Amino acid sequence: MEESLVPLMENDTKSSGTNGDRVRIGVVGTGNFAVAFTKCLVMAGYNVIMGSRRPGLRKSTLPMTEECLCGVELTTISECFTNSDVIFIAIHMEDFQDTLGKYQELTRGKILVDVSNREYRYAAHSNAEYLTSILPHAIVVKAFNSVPTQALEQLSGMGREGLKVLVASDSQSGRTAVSEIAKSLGFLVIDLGGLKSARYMEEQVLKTFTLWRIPLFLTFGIFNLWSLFIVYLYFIEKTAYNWEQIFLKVLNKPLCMTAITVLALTYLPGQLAAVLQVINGTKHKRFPRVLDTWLKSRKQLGIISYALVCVHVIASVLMLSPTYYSSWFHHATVTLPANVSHATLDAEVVLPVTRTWMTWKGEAACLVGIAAFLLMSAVALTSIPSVGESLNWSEWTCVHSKLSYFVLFLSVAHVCVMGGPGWAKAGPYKIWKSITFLSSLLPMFVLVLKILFSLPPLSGYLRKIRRGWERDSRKAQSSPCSRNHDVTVVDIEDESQKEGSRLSKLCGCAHGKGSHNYKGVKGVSFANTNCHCASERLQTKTSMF
Ligand SMILES: NC(=O)C1=CN([C@@H]2O[C@H](COP(=O)(O)OP(=O)(O)OC[C@H]3O[C@@H](n4cnc5c(N)ncnc54)[C@H](OP(=O)(O)O)[C@@H]3O)[C@@H](O)[C@H]2O)C=CC1
Ligand SMILES: [Fe+3]
Repeated sequence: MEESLVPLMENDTKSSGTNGDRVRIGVVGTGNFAVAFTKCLVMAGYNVIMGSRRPGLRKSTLPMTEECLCGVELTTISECFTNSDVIFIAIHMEDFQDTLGKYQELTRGKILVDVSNREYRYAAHSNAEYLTSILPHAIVVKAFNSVPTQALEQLSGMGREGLKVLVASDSQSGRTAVSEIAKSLGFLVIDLGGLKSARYMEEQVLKTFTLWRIPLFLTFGIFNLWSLFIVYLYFIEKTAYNWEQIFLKVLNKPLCMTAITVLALTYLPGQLAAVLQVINGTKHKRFPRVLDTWLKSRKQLGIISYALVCVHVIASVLMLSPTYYSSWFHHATVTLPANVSHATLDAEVVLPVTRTWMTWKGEAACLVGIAAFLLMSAVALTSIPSVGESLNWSEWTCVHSKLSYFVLFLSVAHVCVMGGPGWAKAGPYKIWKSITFLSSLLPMFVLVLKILFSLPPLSGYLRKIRRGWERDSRKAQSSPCSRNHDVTVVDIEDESQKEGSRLSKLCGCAHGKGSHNYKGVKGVSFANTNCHCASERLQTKTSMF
């Protein structure tokens, strides 16, 4: 039998700032998630009741001294169900049947929020659907399963900025009630519609670094290819370096070549998308799968490139001396007195120390490199949600569309200043062995495409297409927005709150304005998205990070 209701602080159940207007919230379970979540709710002014199998025992083990739990009632699970409107089930899925199976009647009409995750990736049904089968009269909502306890422990709510809570339920009123609670705790809510979406929500939590895998493997591959080329060139063909220099001087070369190649690959898919849109004469045709994945990986590629650039900058600064960068410095000449003979030299001669300064090439390469690094840091900084939020839409577009291409331009300029003077001397055959020339080819190609699409008439034509115009007008009539209805929820996962607000401002679908279902800054609903806007964003926005 369950023990009776035990207030955590017997004589102080009203002093916690409880709010009579708000729904009474129950939390079943007294584990890590339950405690952190309860504290969060109390801080937001909710009246909370915790339900435990053994409330008497838990009273002595819970951190009662922590003021955030003052006034929280610790009671039996049945009391918790009876006295609450919305109940969060913070127990493991494996215990659902044993612990909750007997409360079918008590939970009739109650909103139960399933926060659980599972350990295995593939399952025929979600935990939330399983809970529905155990408690069929309850309104089951899936939410908060992707929120780690650490985020909940940020009691001020500051650390939760931009954190998303996905919500799914077959009941609209259930989704609304839980969404309101999540918003009041400072989360961005994304409404995923019916309870079937819980399968996706539970799967997503189990995926680790999925968005990073392809960009990381790609970078690794590129780095290896450049490294092999460098080893062949400087150790086999030329024997220009000593093996002792492999860790800094030699490694710095493929590092910098990989950084600029990955930076170019960050922008290339945006330009390829533009090429396809111009060829197709419409933006409503889906891109090939590879390009779609590539577009979604731009942020990761940008961050990887920035990380490589940081390492390159540190390594270069460490080696910045005439010994390592001989072509960046004027040669020092030491004139020996005429009376110094070989015999004297063999004995002992103290040579005067001669100072030398940088050549124009060294100074220019440093200046352009510093500018590129600083601006790239600025672009990277705006990818942090809290910084990005401080920019309005046009500022954000300026940084991620114009400034980031300028960074690519400066990076190419940095390489050209270093290698350019040698290219002319190298001739048509040897130039293909110049690492500066080879590594600037792809970035140059991307810049040429960018310039082409920025010049009229191509820029005007592309803008028209991106605003919904179609070359084949018959196609336009027979292609309502629904052609792109398969906007995947995967798309949502790596987008920040900024994206939500941006999408709501962006929606300019030529043939379906009324059907947009973006709910503004604090809540974005993709449940009934009848618009191509998400794919439009992928196709047109070239956000680097
Ligand atoms: N920890 C995290 O960061 C996150 C956890 N979650 C989910 O929240 C749920 C709770 O996680 P967490 O708090 O970490 O887990 P814990 O193991 O810390 O707590 C589980 C709680 O379940 C209760 N319980 C009810 N029935 C049983 C039973 N038969 N056997 C054992 N315990 C039972 C216990 O409370 P009592 O003994 O008082 O009844 C216990 O405190 C899980 O489903 C998890 O997937 C979701 C997101 C993040
Ligand atoms: Fe450099």
